[in-house]
Amino acid sequence: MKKGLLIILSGPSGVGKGTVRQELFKDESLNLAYSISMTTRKPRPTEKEGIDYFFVSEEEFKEKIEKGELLEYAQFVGNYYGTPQFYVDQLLSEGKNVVLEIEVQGALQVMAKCPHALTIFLVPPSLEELERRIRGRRTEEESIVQERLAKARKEIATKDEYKYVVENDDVVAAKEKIAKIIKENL
Ligand SMILES: Nc1nc2c(ncn2[C@@H]2O[C@H](COP(=O)(O)OP(=O)(O)O)[C@@H](O)[C@H]2O)c(=O)[nH]1
Ligand SMILES: Nc1ncnc2c1ncn2[C@@H]1O[C@H](COP(=O)(O)OP(=O)(O)O)[C@@H](O)[C@H]1O
Repeated sequence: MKKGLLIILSGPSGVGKGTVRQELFKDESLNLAYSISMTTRKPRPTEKEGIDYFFVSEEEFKEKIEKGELLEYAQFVGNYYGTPQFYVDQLLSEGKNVVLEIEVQGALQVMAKCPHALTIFLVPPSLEELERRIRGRRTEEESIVQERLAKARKEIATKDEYKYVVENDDVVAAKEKIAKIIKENL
């Protein structure tokens, strides 16, 4: 069976990665699978263990690093995030196109290991709109919002490391642009 495509979707916090991803996953013709990450961040009220993330302690996370079980990992605004290698390998060998929704430092690690990965960076229409979205979500307290916005400016400055930069102006339009890119790269 043909191995699936590895797809990295990055972009600043609040740009709409999760929202656009959900739209992409409705399109069965793309044959997508989501790589569920591991994190030390506390779950948000709507998040579910083993669906949005595997929520672990810092001790458990460090154990995974030591055992070499993560494809990549990074620290992001006070928490660790990483991709379990095992599921990615399994899904790719099943022919699935696997989506990693990860931040920039981790994406750079994957680009170095897997040069054929399809890399997409989602940008907001403006920084003001990004701020509106992240605040509108009401998931982070003010000090964390500020840190995430500062991080966002730095992350957007690295967008040219990615093969494709897509603006998330409208969710359906962004989904269509990404679906087209994926199909061109299959
Ligand atoms: N390197 C890396 N980044 C991740 C991983 N999982 C999530 N992230 C990124 O970590 C950042 C923070 O994620 P999160 O706290 O869920 O906030 P949100 O993206 O604003 O909903 C985002 O840029 C995610 O894409 C991972 O496994 N590895
Ligand atoms: N194109 C868009 N236009 C307006 N609001 C959006 C758009 N895409 C996402 N949003 C909203 O912005 C907020 C952040 O989206 P989310 O998917 O959680 O971002 P991320 O996963 O990148 O942190 C959510 O409240 C979401 O409904």
